[in-house]
Amino acid sequence: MTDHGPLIPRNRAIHPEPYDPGYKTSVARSPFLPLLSMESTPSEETGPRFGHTKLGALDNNLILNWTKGAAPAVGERILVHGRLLDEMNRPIPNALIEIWQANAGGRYRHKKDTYFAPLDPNFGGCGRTITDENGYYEFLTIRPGAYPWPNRANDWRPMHIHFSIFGHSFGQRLISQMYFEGDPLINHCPIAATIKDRSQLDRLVAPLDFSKSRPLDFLAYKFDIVLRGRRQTMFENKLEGM
Ligand SMILES: O=C(O)c1ccc(O)c(O)c1
Repeated sequence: MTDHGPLIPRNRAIHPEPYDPGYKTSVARSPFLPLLSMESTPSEETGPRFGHTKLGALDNNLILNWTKGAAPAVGERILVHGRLLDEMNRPIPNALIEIWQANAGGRYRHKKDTYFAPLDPNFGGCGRTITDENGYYEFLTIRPGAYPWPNRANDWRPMHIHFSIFGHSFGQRLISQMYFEGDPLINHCPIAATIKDRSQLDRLVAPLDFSKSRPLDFLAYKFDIVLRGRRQTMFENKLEGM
């Protein structure tokens, strides 16, 4: 087994607080009592391990995976790519990255999403991949639409993609959201605003990356993710992935 050194626990002092009254559903969801910290055991520090054999060829292609290649999703074609790194800037290979997102009109394929935007019959909205030996990952997808949500009178979510990552182990789980460079809604979003340090929020905003865009096909956005350490990627303000 590769020795990754001691597991650095999530530093709760710098991640967004679970309780943030500007984000209304966080109020009922956040704990009333201080959290208890427990020592991790080998089961949190050594697994789970994922093999490439479980993945289908289209699992990281959200444009085609819902129809198994039969018909493409509607929307602006984009590549989202980057590297998964640890606190020493070392690549993290063989890590499972899962994403989920709204369609081009800003609607999720979920029974609770009743927004006016139509469902796209050719778009499911979920994908997964495993990082390669350089910690690299990529997803081909469509740009998700912004959408309104019931919070304050007229709140809109910026375009975003949800990310879940298992690093070397359960103890390095990260759940967060990626935003897009230049989206003016980021500065109005109460969920983005739960991250109080602007430079930390900026790390969730993927820059446009022409070096990876393919002419006459797709634009690319680069999103590097750091698990733990000073430059760690922020969690979203939830309790998942303790
Ligand atoms: O927790 C929520 O209420 C909530 C609402 C809208 C979102 O886009 C989201 O990611 C979470």
